Amino acid sequence: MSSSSAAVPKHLNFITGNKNKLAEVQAILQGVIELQNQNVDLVEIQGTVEEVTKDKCRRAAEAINGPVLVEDTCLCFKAMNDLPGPYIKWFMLSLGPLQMHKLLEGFEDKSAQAVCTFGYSAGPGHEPILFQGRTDGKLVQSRGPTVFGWDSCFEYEGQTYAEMDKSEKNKISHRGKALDKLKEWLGSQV
Ligand SMILES: O=c1nc[nH]c2c1ncn2[C@H]1C[C@H](O)[C@@H](COP(=O)(O)OP(=O)(O)OP(=O)(O)O)O1
Ligand SMILES: [Mg+2]
Repeated sequence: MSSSSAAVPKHLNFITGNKNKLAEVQAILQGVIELQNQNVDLVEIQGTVEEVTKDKCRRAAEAINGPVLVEDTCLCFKAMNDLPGPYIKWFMLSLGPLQMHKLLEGFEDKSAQAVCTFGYSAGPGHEPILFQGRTDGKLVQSRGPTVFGWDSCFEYEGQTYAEMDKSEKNKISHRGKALDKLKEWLGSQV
């Protein structure tokens, strides 16, 4: 067993400041494992998705001094060679969902991929384990409620995430797919 392996956790302490993320993770992990939440303001470095998530996870484990689950979400545009990726948050904050589609106005290819990477660490000094899910879609002009980030500008099979029921989104979403892998891992640890 590698140093990243640890006994199956009885509960997960999900470190996030995003209430919408938390609500989805709670809904998806309902009945699977007990979820706790702490909001710790974590520095997010620059790098690949994997590097960003691992670093976030290590910082969270140190801040809490215990086991943690973190998650980092990316939105990647094919026409931009996967940018903004992990930096989508700053584009969201400055453009908002109503103007997001303008980023690809000069490109024919509107392909976008939503990527969700969870990191679990058993505590400080324990190497984070990653669980990633990806969903292919398109960047479109905002349709549907603008409640959660770029949900209204990401179209999957004719519907934006914002136009779907929550349960429908969770079945096909980047986050749902990543959590399927986490659930599989939890099951294999018993
Ligand atoms: O399913 C999603 N549907 C639409 N928008 C989403 C989704 N998931 C994250 N988002 C937004 C939130 C933030 O603008 C950026 C990710 O940044 P990211 O650093 O991962 O999230 P955050 O800073 O809000 O919370 P955290 O405290 O967990 O880092 O994309
Ligand atoms: Mg963040």
